[in-house]
Amino acid sequence: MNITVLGAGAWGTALAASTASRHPTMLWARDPEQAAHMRALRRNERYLPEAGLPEALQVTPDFGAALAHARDGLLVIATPMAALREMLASVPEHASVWWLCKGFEARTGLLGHEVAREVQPGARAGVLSGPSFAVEVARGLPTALVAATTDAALAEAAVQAFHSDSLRVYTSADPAGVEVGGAVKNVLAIATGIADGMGLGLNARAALITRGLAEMTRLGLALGARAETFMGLSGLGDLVLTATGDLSRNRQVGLKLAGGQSLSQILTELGHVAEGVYSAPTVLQRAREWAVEMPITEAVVQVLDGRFTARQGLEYLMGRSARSEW
Ligand SMILES: NC(=O)C1=CN([C@@H]2O[C@H](COP(=O)(O)OP(=O)(O)OC[C@H]3O[C@@H](n4cnc5c(N)ncnc54)[C@H](O)[C@@H]3O)[C@@H](O)[C@H]2O)C=CC1
Ligand SMILES: O=C(CO)COP(=O)(O)O
Repeated sequence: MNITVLGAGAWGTALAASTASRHPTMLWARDPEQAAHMRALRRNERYLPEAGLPEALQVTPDFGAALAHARDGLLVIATPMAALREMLASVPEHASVWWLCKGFEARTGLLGHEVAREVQPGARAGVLSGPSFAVEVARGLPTALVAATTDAALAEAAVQAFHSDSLRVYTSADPAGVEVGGAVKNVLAIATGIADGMGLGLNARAALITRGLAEMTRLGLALGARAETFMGLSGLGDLVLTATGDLSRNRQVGLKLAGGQSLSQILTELGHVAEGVYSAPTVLQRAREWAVEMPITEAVVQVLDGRFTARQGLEYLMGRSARSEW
């Protein structure tokens, strides 16, 4: 099966390197200079310097050639969420397309499958998500993902395309739940990063993860997701990974905010997207639309906006009145 990955950041590069050993795979980089470097060095120095690229992986800056390669195969959009709409709009009308982005679209407040419904109603579409640091996938370390779509044949195609000895792909018919999990865990990773950066201890981290999972589940249920999805790979799984693993860019944002760095300085130094920064206000906006209480998200938004210091965020959460757990 031919596969084209659109976007040569850390995750697109790692996934393309993984599929290239089993399927003819092409990786599209929008910057011709970056594509040339990757072809010459067989390495993505800018976004994934830790891993080499397999010889079989083709790299191109030619968008038309990249789309043509996947005419009867799968397209995978591996850009940040902010570019998903533009990418979906430029793929052929009846393409089979997966995306890797995790977040809500900042301008509209939509999830990926809602953007796809607006932009490409004729496409067969799904989201591939779950706990997966790009560098570990690139190193061939064991990883489990979830491929979510309401199109059963497309889910089967994703298993054929992505499942391997080191990458297990589970299927789900709940794209809304999988996308809410992927978006909200990034915001919660910023929260645990802040708490850990402040030295608040392991009890606080566990409290943020479990109460964060409750926030994620409440929002997901309001948006039509299934409760069990949040106990799965894209809910609890990705939340634990990102909230506790120092490879997470979102967690790094939190750690550095607690250390007193400004958000703009942190984002400049990071060199990769930290989706939680852009999704946090949108998560809160959608929660308010549905009268869903999300105090941790609210505190993160206030800290990101500079209206709260990290300590004021803590005081806000600890000062809330006592309530029943459920
Ligand atoms: N890095 C990781 O371990 C994982 C990342 N993700 C998600 O995958 C998405 C991409 O993440 P990364 O690859 O890590 O990001 P990254 O920051 O490493 O790379 C982003 C890539 O997208 C490209 N890009 C940005 N705007 C674009 C546009 N308008 N048009 C075309 N290309 C554009 C950049 O040139 C770059 O190649 C994010 O939504 C992230 O949350 C999901 C799972 C794991
Ligand atoms: O989504 C991820 C792992 O599943 C990567 O998280 P970060 O974007 O926080 O690095």
